[in-house]
Amino acid sequence: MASLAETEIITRFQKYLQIDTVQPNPDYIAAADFIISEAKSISLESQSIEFVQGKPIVLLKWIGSDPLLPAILLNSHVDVVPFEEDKWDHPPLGAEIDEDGKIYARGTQDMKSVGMQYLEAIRKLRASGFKPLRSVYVSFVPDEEIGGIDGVGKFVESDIFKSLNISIVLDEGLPSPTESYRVFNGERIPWSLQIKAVGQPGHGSKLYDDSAMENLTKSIESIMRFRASQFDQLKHKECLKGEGDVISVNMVFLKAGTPTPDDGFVMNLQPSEAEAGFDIRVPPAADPEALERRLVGEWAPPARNMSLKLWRGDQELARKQFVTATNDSNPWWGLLENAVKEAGGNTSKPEIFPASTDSRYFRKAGLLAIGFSPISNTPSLLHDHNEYLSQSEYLKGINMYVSILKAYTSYALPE
Ligand SMILES: CSCC[C@H](NC=O)C(=O)O
Ligand SMILES: [Zn+2]
Ligand SMILES: [Zn+2]
Repeated sequence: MASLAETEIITRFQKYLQIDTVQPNPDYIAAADFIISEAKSISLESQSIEFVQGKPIVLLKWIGSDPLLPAILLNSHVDVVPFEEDKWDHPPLGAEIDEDGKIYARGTQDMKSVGMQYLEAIRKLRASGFKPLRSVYVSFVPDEEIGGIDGVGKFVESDIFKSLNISIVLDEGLPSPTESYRVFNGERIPWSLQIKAVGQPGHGSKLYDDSAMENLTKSIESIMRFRASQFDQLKHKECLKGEGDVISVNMVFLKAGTPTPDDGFVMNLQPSEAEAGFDIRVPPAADPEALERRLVGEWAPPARNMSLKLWRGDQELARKQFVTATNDSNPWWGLLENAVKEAGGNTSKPEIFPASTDSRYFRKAGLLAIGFSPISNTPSLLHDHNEYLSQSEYLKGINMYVSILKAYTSYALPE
């Protein structure tokens, strides 16, 4: 039987999940109102900062007894990705709980859980009379799922942010299917590539060189060979590489052909244009310039009548990647591992996050950032159907943050 306090904790989580913060039209105002009222209920000071109108960053403050010591930032994004409602067994904004105690909703893993767990941990610590030495800031940010440019991208550049004197940031990680929590000290940078081939149109029966379809197909074959080589390294675990240590390339759209009014295609006409799109993720250890040369030389060579469009978001991050140290030079790493242990959990070896998070902006700004979502024994369902988190895992995660916050806010030595 859940205690009354536990029921209330779960109800608060459900309320946050039920707020429609789905991209591309997240209700950031409703979410900010909710977060600010939660903050009030635990006597935390709050501030809503709009670098871009309608996209507030909600910043909560728990000031420590030695405010001169560098502070701790607990970051989470408020937006969630869209869903195909008819493919779900429970309404994606319903936060329904099944007979096994699993809470179903978009954001249960990515990452409304983490945002609320930070607050619940602070609520518990305050109720127990705990006083932090270092200050703790909690940020609820917009637009992570669409690149973070109007969110953390602007936040880290601001004077407000610089005045906070933050030394360590905790941000999202990934669920672990095993008992050990996953921890991340870097991430891959997203590249979006579109390639286009042009060629002479012609009769569907004719064999000729240099058609748009032939030119595009040659590129796709080359890209797929590269993909296979990266995937092989991952499968054979050479040098114990994890999924974030190789370059991923996945074709995400194909566009070609001459349409007919009934949604079909003209079958006896070879088209004059053909396009394909790829999601590429580049790990910190990869050489971006070598990959650029490959794009132009092999994947979209002008000599084969190909052109390309490449989107990489932040230009500096596209060229240089930042990784957080996990050795003794970073005291926060060991403190986190120990705090998790003290709360009855354990962490696995540091990994490179295979997708992208706001941590890349914090790392670029020179801060240490650790990716950690306290979710173990759970399949990773980020961006998937039927995303869920069990009540017990959620409650356990709060205790992890209680332990981490105790250790972090009491750490007295200057870094
Ligand atoms: C273009 S940045 C996209 C950020 C997104 N983040 C998490 O899923 C991702 O696709 O990794
Ligand atoms: Zn996320
Ligand atoms: Zn996501």
